[in-house]
Amino acid sequence: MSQQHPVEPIRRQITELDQQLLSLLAKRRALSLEVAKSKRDVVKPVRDSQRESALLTRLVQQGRELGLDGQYVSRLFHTIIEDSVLRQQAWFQAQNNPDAPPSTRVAFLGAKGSYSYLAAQSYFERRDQPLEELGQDSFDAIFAAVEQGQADYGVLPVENTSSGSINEVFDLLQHTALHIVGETTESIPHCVLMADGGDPGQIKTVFAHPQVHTQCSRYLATLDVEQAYVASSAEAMALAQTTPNSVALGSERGGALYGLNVIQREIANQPRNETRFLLVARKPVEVPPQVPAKTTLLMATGQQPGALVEALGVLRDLGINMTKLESRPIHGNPWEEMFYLDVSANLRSEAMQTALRELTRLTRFIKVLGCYPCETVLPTELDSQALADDPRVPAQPIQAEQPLFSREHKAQTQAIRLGHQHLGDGSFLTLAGPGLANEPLAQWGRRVKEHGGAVLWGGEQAQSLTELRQVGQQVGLPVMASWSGLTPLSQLTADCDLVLAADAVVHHPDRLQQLGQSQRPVVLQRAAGTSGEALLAAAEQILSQGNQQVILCETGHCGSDGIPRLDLAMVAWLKQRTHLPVLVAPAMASAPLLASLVAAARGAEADGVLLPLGSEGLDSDGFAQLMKGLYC
Ligand SMILES: C=C(O[C@@H]1C=C(C(=O)O)C=C[C@H]1O)C(=O)O
Repeated sequence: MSQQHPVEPIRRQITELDQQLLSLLAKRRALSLEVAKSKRDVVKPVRDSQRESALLTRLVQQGRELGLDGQYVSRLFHTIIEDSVLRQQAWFQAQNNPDAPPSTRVAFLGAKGSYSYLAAQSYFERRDQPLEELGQDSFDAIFAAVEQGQADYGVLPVENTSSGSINEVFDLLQHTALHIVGETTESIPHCVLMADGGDPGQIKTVFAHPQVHTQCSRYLATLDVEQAYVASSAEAMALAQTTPNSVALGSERGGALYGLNVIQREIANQPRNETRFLLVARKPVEVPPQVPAKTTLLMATGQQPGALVEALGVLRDLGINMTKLESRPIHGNPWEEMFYLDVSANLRSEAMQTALRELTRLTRFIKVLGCYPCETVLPTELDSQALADDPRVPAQPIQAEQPLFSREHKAQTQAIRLGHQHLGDGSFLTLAGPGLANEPLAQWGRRVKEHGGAVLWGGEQAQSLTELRQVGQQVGLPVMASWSGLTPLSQLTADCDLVLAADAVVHHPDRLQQLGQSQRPVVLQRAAGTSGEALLAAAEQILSQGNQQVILCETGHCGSDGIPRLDLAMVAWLKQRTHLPVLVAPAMASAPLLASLVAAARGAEADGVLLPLGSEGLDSDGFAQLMKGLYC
């Protein structure tokens, strides 16, 4: 009997684990659809970046504890989350368009295995719709098949990250009565594919679609072989299967359908080679408010100078973001141009309706080609600190000629990202909340957000940290909790975006070291009794451990006469000495006096203010007024 190779039992274990991973992924996918259903009555986008960011941060940390590196974990989960978001969007879209074509006859370029075929597969797989494949031999034929009712959808490539726009498709869109109903962006990993038994040293012909040739031009320039242009990647693969000493350029997935093997990978000029495809149909679709929408417009402006700028100014004034602008000649009118615009807006939105009214006034021709769900899911960014190497390995303290906090070390004020805003970039931010006071967090969270605050501030008690995170996610604000050193720091950083280190921490080297090794921005408070030099020395300890996100906070106090004191000279001195952003936390005072103190802090070039709210701070009217004075 032949002996079992020692690799076999190990491989069996791997196979079993892979099986478990797959069933867990399927379970996760089903749950994500349940989440979508629970969002049905909430008119908020499906995508929740705060939740994703908290999730990824935690996974990266937990992964590290298991020996997995941060980049690996975040890449893996981006793929999982992308699938989850796109499936949720597809579910909403189907709910909103119950009379979409029941069958899915799809016209695309080429045959099975072409990139358009693979794009159609991913698009309809997300919708659990089986495909009836209608491969066509030209873009014209795709339009005709859908217009004449032989197909329900057409799949059309419109732009590629290496070769740019596909003009022929834009020109056909000018004359069609079809509507754009969807988009999908697919990664196009070009490979060299060869039939079984072929000799890579004997290649005489390379078959490829002209677009693929363009996208791989640098690699092709290194080969001394005949380059044959064919109508689609599928045709290239079919030819490579039957022509001796030939190869095709195409995807590994497509090649597998033709029994071709990969002999070279990653041959595209651009490492991120992606193509955006549009889906066209006879009837337009509605995009529900939970799904991010794109609208594509076709327009011709007048010939007078500035006509296009004037038209685009309409979008700017209405805060509508344009993601693409393409111009194409108008056939029959030499030197006149038709413009294609993609904007991130739902056609039904008030802003878009106003824009259309304005644009009809300013253009010679305007047509909505379609409004459809945006299916680009950019990865949620974790800051580099969160992805940095294993924080458990004690870092070598960083040494520099000048103190790390000093302006000699770094002239520009350090900008620190807090959600969508930056502290230290010249703006004046408000961090506010009930802090340690026992107050209804959700209500205060909404008020802080509504009045333009940058961060919600809550307590340290373990039971409220989860609530603080949840409220932050609901209202869309980063959250900060006070830390005196009693709660383990990791417990706090698992839920909070920032740590507010109480003045006492300044005098505890071990706590400063922990803050230095954490990857969260730290607000370091100075109260009376701690000198400015001691505060800077404490900041230096945090910085030298690797955490460059240190914010100083000058804290006021109430004098024995009941009058609040605030050391603005200290603020000015700190601003001169250090590039670290400086906050001011005035002691509690009546609302009008507090407003004057905040104005004075701003005058002293502080970067922001920390305000207590609720029973130990401002009431909601006082806060509203103060914020109005600051930002309106
Ligand atoms: C599943 C959700 O929807 C989206 C998908 C997420 C995921 O797959 O983990 C996370 C946040 C949302 O962007 C959710 O809101 O929890």
